[in-house]
Amino acid sequence: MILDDLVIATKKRVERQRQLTSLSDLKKRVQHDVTRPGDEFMTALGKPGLSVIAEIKKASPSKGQITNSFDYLDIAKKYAEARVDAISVLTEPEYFKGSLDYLTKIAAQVKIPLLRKDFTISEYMIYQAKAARASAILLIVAILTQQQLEEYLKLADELGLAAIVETHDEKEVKQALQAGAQIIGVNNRNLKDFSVDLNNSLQLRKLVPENIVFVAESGIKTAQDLKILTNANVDAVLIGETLMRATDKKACLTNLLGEVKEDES
Ligand SMILES: O=P(O)(O)OC[C@@H](O)[C@@H](O)c1c[nH]c2ccccc12
Repeated sequence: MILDDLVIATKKRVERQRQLTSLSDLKKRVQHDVTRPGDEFMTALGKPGLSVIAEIKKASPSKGQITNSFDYLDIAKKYAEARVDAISVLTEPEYFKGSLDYLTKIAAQVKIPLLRKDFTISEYMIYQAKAARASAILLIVAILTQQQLEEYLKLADELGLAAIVETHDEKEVKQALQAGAQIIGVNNRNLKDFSVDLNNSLQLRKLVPENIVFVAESGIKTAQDLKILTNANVDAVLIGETLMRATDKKACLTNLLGEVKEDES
């Protein structure tokens, strides 16, 4: 399965990076940083009404290269102008053509909370996220042991970072709740065959208590999709490909949110 390949590639990448910057160097770099950007991320997602996390993603294993015009800083600025609530930045280099450097550069220019979208498999990557000025990290239940999940949630909190705990089925949602996740994401994309089903979010929404932020991820394409998710009481949506392909990102967001905003006002 693709997730196995991603984990292998990520382990190799982290090993290479450790040779350049040791964990203790990385820790030193963030030790005086007492900011808690995760709090803003939480607030942005949990506010009344539907929140939008817009993603910056050049390529993906399911679609290959998504866009030729990949000016990530310009895209981040466009998202900010369109007043999205948070931005997700892919930092996985091999399959998603991302970079941690993109995140650092975006953080220097855009004041919106940023999610480091990657396959977090070690503490090292969480310190990296903090050093790169992310507000939140992603923890994918399918690639972590329960113990890792708990440890990484604790470390993220110690560093003032929020964490989206990503799930795909009932069992994983229960594991996420058990570990104490404050934000649970449901991926509508099945990473075994890349099929997408919005119903996955709708079904699993029922298992997550109201006081936990619920994020529907992947495959969101139309205003109708957003309306259905809003009606199901989803707190936030994560939209990648649809926005990456749109030449006018602001217009695309306005269209997508059209019906939702009308209902809220
Ligand atoms: O491009 P989409 O279908 O709108 O999906 C965005 C996001 O949900 C997807 O990129 C994603 C969900 N979970 C992930 C984990 C790793 C990398 C990427 C992802």
